[in-house]
Amino acid sequence: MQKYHVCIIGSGPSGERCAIECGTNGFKTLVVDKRERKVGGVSLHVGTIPSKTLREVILDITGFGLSFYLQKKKPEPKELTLENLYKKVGAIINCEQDVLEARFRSKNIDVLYGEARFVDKNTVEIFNSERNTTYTIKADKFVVATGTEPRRPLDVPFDWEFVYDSDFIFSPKNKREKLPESMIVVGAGVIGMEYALMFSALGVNVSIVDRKNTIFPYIDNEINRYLLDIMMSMNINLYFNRNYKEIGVKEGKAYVVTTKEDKIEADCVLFAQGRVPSTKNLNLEKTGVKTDQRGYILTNEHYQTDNPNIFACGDVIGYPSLASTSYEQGRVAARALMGLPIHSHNPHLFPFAIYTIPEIASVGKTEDELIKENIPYEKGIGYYHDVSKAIIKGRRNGMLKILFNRETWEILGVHVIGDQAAEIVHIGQVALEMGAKIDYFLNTVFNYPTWAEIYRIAAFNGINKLTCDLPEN
Ligand SMILES: Cc1cc2nc3c(=O)[nH]c(=O)nc-3n(C[C@H](O)[C@H](O)[C@H](O)COP(=O)(O)OP(=O)(O)OC[C@H]3O[C@@H](n4cnc5c(N)ncnc54)[C@H](O)[C@@H]3O)c2cc1C
Ligand SMILES: NC(=O)c1ccc[n+]([C@@H]2O[C@H](COP(=O)([O-])OP(=O)(O)OC[C@H]3O[C@@H](n4cnc5c(N)ncnc54)[C@H](O)[C@@H]3O)[C@@H](O)[C@H]2O)c1
Repeated sequence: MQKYHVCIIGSGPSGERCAIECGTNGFKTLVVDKRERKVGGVSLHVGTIPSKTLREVILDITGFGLSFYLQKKKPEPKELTLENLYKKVGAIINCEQDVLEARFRSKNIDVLYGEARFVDKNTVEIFNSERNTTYTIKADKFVVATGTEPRRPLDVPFDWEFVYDSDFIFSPKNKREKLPESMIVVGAGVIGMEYALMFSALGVNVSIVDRKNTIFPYIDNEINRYLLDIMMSMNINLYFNRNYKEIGVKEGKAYVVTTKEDKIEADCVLFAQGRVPSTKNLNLEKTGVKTDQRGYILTNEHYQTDNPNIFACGDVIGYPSLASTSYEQGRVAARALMGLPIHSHNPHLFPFAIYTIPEIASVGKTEDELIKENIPYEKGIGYYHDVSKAIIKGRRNGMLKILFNRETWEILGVHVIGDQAAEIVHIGQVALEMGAKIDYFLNTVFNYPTWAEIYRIAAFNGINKLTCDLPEN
């Protein structure tokens, strides 16, 4: 039996960052993952990295969204095969996997493959099915970083040929050989929408079914409307305000019957109605670790559970369930368990990026929140078609909106849709963190031509709407 200072279950972003922090500080660290001989978690193998790589490849091959004079020629059929797409995505995953393994080696972090479950508060058993071997490990501290898995209701006939979830849409287990010509996406959350737009950009006829009546309820209304207009121009069929009643396969076609009795037929269905925490086989009941009703682990602000020697971080603790925030949670958990000081900038202020086509990014308050909180605000809007960089790049679809306090001029929120939105939003994030006022963007020199110019355009637009001068302080 081996003994470690810390055993981390799960090697996704939170487990990885936690392990590196522990290894760097000389802790004898073990990382366990049940994915066959693969570190990196959902994020690297079926989530963030494959989906974002695929998106880049699609944009690259098709030139989708480029102005007409830059539009690439219609892709050759040989470029647009599933095999070709897998190959390109697979190469990136392998490259990232190598980087991660080297990082672990450099910090003397051990890795063990197999499914972990607690035997008691200080011991886990790890079952490796390939070798049919069980390892027993003791550690002073444990970190549960097991993430989530797709929600798979029993009435959905997943077969990985006609009916998929996001884990299998781009995996070698996908039994389909040819790209589909049509697809129904059930669930218009982040995953459903990102894939819907990618497939639509590939020329697939996409239909989307969701119980909501808006795309992203937590994203600024105007940004949602902008995306909706683009989706209309792409001929995406929206079936909102309804759920699925039946999903099935008949005569070589998949179909969905909705609760409003629409009958939609397509080559395949992507089911994306959320994910569930990977906690059910961990034997948490033997540890004193508490979960909420849905199985998400409950922790304090340093990611310590009800058992002081067991920490939990990443998607397994629920909102916000992002790779970006999971990395930071892993770092904080590691420092907390080692008893080291924790320095964090405003942990509640983090950006969102949704990689639809075009992408959306957001930081700070939305208009709806400001109205609810009775904060007097004004908005400044800049459009990509007025920005030299966007014109040069041929990416003229997009807008940036700055919300600021009408009385103090303090910046309150930044919302962007368009090419590079996920990067552009970071300028607004820094301004928000530093308590900057809207006139900062008028009185500061940025490089030209760059995407940053849009902040100046939006700031002018906002300030021109005001009748009063900048307050004294
Ligand atoms: C399709 C998709 C796209 C996404 N895109 C983005 C994006 O663009 N940006 C972003 O910020 N986030 C994105 N996310 C979310 C992001 O992937 C997650 O927030 C992130 O992966 C969570 O990291 P984690 O540390 O919780 O571990 P995860 O990445 O969830 O990994 C957990 C690991 O634990 C292992 N495990 C589970 N149970 C056990 C056990 N009992 N024993 C051993 N090992 C176990 C699993 O095999 C897995 O490898 C996306 C997610 C998906 C599904
Ligand atoms: N760019 C990114 O940061 C990114 C990209 C992809 C995924 N993710 C993360 O992955 C997680 C999972 O994404 P997701 O899209 O699967 O989940 P989600 O919660 O974003 O969306 C699920 C969708 O399914 C619908 N739904 C859920 N349960 C339902 C039910 N019982 N009946 C009818 N409709 C139902 C919801 O209305 C929602 O539209 C998210 O938390 C997200 O943070 C992030």
